[in-house]
Amino acid sequence: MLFYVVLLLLGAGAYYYHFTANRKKIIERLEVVAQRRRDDLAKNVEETRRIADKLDPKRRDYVGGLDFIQLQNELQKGTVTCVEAVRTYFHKAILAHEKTNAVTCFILEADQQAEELDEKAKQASYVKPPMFGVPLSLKECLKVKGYDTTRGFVQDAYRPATEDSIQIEHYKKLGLIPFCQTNVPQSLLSYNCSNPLFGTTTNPFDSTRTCGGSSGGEGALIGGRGSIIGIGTDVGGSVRIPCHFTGTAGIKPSKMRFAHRGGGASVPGKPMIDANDGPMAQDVKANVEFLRNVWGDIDFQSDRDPYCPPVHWNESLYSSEKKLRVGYYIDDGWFTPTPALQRAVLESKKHLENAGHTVIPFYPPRLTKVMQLYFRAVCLDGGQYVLNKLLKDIIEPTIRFQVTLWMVPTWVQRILSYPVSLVFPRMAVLMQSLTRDTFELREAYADIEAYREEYVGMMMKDNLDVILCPASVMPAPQHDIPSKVVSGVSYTCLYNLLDFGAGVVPVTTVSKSDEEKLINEYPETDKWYQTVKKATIGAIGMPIGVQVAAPPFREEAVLRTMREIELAITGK
Ligand SMILES: CCCCCCCC/C=C\CCCCCCCC(=O)NCC(=O)O
Repeated sequence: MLFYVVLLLLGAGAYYYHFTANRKKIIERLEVVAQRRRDDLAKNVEETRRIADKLDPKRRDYVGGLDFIQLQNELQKGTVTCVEAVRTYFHKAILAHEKTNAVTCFILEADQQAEELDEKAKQASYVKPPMFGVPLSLKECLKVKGYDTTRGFVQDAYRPATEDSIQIEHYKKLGLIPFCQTNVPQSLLSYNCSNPLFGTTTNPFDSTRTCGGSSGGEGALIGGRGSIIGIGTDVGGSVRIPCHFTGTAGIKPSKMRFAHRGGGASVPGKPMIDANDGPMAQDVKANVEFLRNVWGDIDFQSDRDPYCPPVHWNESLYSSEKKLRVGYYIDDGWFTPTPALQRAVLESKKHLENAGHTVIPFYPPRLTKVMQLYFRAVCLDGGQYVLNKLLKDIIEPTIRFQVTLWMVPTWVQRILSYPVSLVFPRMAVLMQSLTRDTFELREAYADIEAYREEYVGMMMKDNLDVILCPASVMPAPQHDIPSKVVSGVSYTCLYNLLDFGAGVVPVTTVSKSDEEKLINEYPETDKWYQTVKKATIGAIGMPIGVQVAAPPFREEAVLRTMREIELAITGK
């Protein structure tokens, strides 16, 4: 017996030695690659600065002061040139990047593309496309020919995409000029924004706090006024959470409203958790104008990807005079949001009521079950795909906690969940979420289908057009918090599980009285609540958004609601 125990220990020791020695070698090699990539970025920024500086600063200030619609109009009229627009945003993006580390690469050909468009515009026969010359920033994982899509994995540096995805091709056809790529968290499965290749992107309002993720670089850049419009991706909140954290507006459409051919994903092959790309901008107006033009011309995408139905922009749904029926909630029953987030929903409710809409309480059913289904279906292989990639890479310290959870075998998590449930029931829910076998996974898929039916059934019973709710559980926390509170995505991941269109509009900022309420009234019943409370102390002044959601193909109703809230708040 002793012999076998010794043999087992020696075997385990040898395996561990081999594993750590091998990882040490991998990490040493990757550190060289990462350093080279950062050096290249520094040169790329300098080259961009050289191009940006060719534009007269007075002209730059003028162009940089225009909002999306004004810039679009001036480019159409020819009173601003494409070169002026690109050089202005090269300059503004460098400033935002210096503050937040948002950019992973400037697309230098943007300047050339702008010159070519300006040349074309001189021909009398040339018809300008609707977004002629508008500079567009892109989340790093989107496929642009000749550029990396590393998703924060050092192992994927210097492996440029060989083609533009259909969506990028379409944006170029509509006249947009992709001018930079922006940072992401390693793996994209996190709502912070840090990786071992490009480092940490910070919040433009407070560098000790995250800009959110995974489209965090977009949030930091747009919130820091370095881009006028950008594209993110969202499988659990990655467009909406950065918008909420950085005071920007964006929407994740339901999955089928864009073509996905030639695109990428954080974890390919997770059929019941629907992801989509979505615009992010400084205001809702820009999102509307962008989608009106993209969906107005959606045949371009449908013709190239038969899985994208040719569903056009529905102007009558957006511009309808018919008053809306809105269901709202301030607490999903899984994770109570901090006071500022609840106040933002109640203020938005008032704005909508003042505009004549009917706003009634709505209670999303069984969120505890939803969280289990979401984590089971998003990590449908128990996290193995991502873990395999991570183990071949330098692991980002700010997501280490989350990675450790993936490393514990599912059966161990299940056993441990029973004692844990006695002291930390919500954690136990998560520990029972990763799938044990395909039987359980099939059951989860069936449950998601049933939940979708139940949810839309509830909305139909109350004749609801849209849902109004918090965008998250807290304002932007410190960089390491998202990995420690993965369960905090309940407000956004629900709408991926349902495949609804869902957007976030900025509404307010954290006030002193929100902080007092937080200190005196916010729950401390478990570790997650304690962490959120601690992270939110000191967040006075940080932006707060609200979320609006509606069933698939009703994104125009979402945008209408968001726009009405924006109009009531900003008056413009
Ligand atoms: C013992 C607990 C086991 C559960 C471990 C869970 C580990 C975390 C897994 C997933 C986290 C999901 C967070 C989602 C954040 C937003 C991600 C997103 O939208 N990404 C965009 C994209 O993938 O394109």
